[in-house]
Amino acid sequence: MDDPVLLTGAGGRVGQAILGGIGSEYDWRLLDREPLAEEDIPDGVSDDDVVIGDVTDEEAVREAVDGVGAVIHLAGDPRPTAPWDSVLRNNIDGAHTVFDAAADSGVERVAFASSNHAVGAYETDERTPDMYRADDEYQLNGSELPRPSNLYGVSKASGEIIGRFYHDEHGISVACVRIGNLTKGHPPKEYERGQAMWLSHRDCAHLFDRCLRAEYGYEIVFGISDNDRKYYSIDRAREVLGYEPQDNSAEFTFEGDPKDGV
Ligand SMILES: NC(=O)C1=CN([C@@H]2O[C@H](COP(=O)(O)OP(=O)(O)OC[C@H]3O[C@@H](n4cnc5c(N)ncnc54)[C@H](O)[C@@H]3O)[C@@H](O)[C@H]2O)C=CC1
Ligand SMILES: O=C1O[C@H](COP(=O)(O)O)[C@@H](O)[C@H](O)[C@H]1O
Repeated sequence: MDDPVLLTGAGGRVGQAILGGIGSEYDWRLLDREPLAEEDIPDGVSDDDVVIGDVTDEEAVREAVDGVGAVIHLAGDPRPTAPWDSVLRNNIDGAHTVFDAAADSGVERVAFASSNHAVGAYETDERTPDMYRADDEYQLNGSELPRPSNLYGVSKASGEIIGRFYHDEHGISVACVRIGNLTKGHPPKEYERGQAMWLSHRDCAHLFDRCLRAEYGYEIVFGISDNDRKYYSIDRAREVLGYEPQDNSAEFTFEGDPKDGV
């Protein structure tokens, strides 16, 4: 990818995990509605390439996508408890605004931060907590219909569908990454569900790097590390994107400490 890459939501947790891993490998344009701290901006990114703006502001987004070859769209309300007015504006309208501007500006590819909560309601009372455990084989692979666990999940499934439309209608390559649970340094502590869907910082950066480099049309993949117990398959991400995760929550205790000798 020789052209600049627009990263929305650059100041957040996922944005910083990506920039922490591959910040020196691309010409970035960074967008966030909050000012970015100096230490959150990779060396070499000029002030002109740091846009303080809202993803629902059509004019700001059109300016931000102008001249970029790819977009990683993260900005939005990440709270599983977020109310409808917030996810409607920040997540659904925001995704539409970004995809629409990308199409008009000839952007080749968009990687979209979807979520485990787009399919969270597969975790039924009958299946849980067994499905979080090593001796259970239940797995989702990304081809299943959305089954959101909350309104936030509805907004993420909507983003995936908006991406589908912009792929079919405008030919943009779209990768929807259903991110699991990103935590730095160790899996979520004392949380079985979170440990099965842990995404380490380095695997997160590598996965989005693959979204910027691989050839694909429209994809939905799961963004988790290579955890021993996973109820999300990462086969599709491996096959299509060349994702090769290095981390595994089984190398940590339930309390989140590295196991001896690992
Ligand atoms: N952190 C995680 O484990 C997961 C995150 N995700 C998704 O990844 C994306 C990023 O999440 P995080 O980094 O964890 O959240 P975060 O809250 O740490 O970062 C989000 C960033 O987006 C910005 N933002 C929010 N609304 C905006 C708007 N309307 N216009 C411009 N900027 C806006 C915020 O200022 C913030 O810097 C979200 O879309 C979230 O739904 C999905 C699954 C798991
Ligand atoms: O989509 C998201 O999912 C993760 C994991 O969900 P949780 O309900 O197990 O905490 C969440 O931490 C993150 O904030 C959210 O954006």
